Amino acid sequence: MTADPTPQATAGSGVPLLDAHLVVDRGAFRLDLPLTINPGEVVALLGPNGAGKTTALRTLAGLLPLSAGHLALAGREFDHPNRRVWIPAEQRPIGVVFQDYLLFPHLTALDNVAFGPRRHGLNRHQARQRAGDWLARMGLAEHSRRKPRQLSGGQAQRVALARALAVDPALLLLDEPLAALDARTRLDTRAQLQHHLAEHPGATLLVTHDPLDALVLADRLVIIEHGRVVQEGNAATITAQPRTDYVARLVGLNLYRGHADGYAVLLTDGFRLTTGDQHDGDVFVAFPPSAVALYPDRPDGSPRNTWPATITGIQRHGDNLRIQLTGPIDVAADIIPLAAAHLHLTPGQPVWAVVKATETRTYPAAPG
Ligand SMILES: Nc1ncnc2c1ncn2[C@@H]1O[C@H](COP(=O)(O)OP(=O)(O)OP(=O)(O)O)[C@@H](O)[C@H]1O
Repeated sequence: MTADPTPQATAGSGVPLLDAHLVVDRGAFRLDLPLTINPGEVVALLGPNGAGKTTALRTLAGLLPLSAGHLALAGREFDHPNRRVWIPAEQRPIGVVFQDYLLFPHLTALDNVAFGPRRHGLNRHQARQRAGDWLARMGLAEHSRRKPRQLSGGQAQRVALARALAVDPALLLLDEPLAALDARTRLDTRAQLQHHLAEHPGATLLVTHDPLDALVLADRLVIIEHGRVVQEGNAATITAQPRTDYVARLVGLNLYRGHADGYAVLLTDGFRLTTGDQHDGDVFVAFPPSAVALYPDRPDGSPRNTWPATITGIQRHGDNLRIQLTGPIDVAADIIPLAAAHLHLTPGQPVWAVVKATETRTYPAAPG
């Protein structure tokens, strides 16, 4: 079989199972991503289109060589251009689950799962036994003789996960594993995936566009933009203190950068916000769309953070409406449909926006 995912040198010693610095040049684009993952840890890799997620995944899987840097798993080097080390995909202790499953259409679910263990040296009987065990763990025992086209999307995705896990991979790669599923199946499959990932002793890297998948499934989030890490941490830290516009949108916050002098923050575009806590120096100010109230006329008493704005867009957002506004600052506001109807909100309409200082969050711009 493959390398033991948790060898003595790695398990419990705080030594990462995956130890990599992925440097890849593709034309004008450069990926430069330090990445370590501990045994049993699930890391989500997030980023906008073109950030380099697929490139990272392909280098780890052995489908694309590094230009520089290194990639070691369980203490063994798999790619190290300076040392002329390159181990091809089929010899890496890695399991991959793709968004569209990529099951062999002509093989049964059982033989799809048995394929990996067979390739890693088990005989036909042992490989099928192992595959049967994995399908049973996934709750698919009675579907083992079916071909992929006879399975639902959620079932096929579980077969793909069983196939990836059946080789005891030191590294499990999940590429948008829930993206092809409908909303209901996605919910169930996400819960099952969470359960199986918790039991996986190896390292897991989840590549996703979906912040919910990342927040539910991952222990740690690594966010890349233009091939570089812009933010890294657990869900609580990242949702509380986003550091780029992309991350702020991901976690659903309005985010601004400026210079704080006590409770006043002068934003980079010249607008002044009053905040709930005191700071000095360069800061981020964040507040949720639900903290923004809209009025047809300038409100009485004029709370401090009040400004005229124009509606540029209206979308459904859960049970609410998300209103995009432009003005001295661009902002998103969430309001209930009844309020929207009462205000007769339409794109192009001028309104007054209000944010209470106590609903804002301020934190230093220099990473602490
Ligand atoms: N074969 C290639 N040759 C040259 N450049 C490439 C090639 N494939 C991808 N790129 C470039 O590499 C960059 C990263 O692409 P990549 O597919 O890794 O991003 P991604 O984060 O996976 O994006 P998406 O979310 O859209 O899948 C992009 O700028 C892309 O144009």
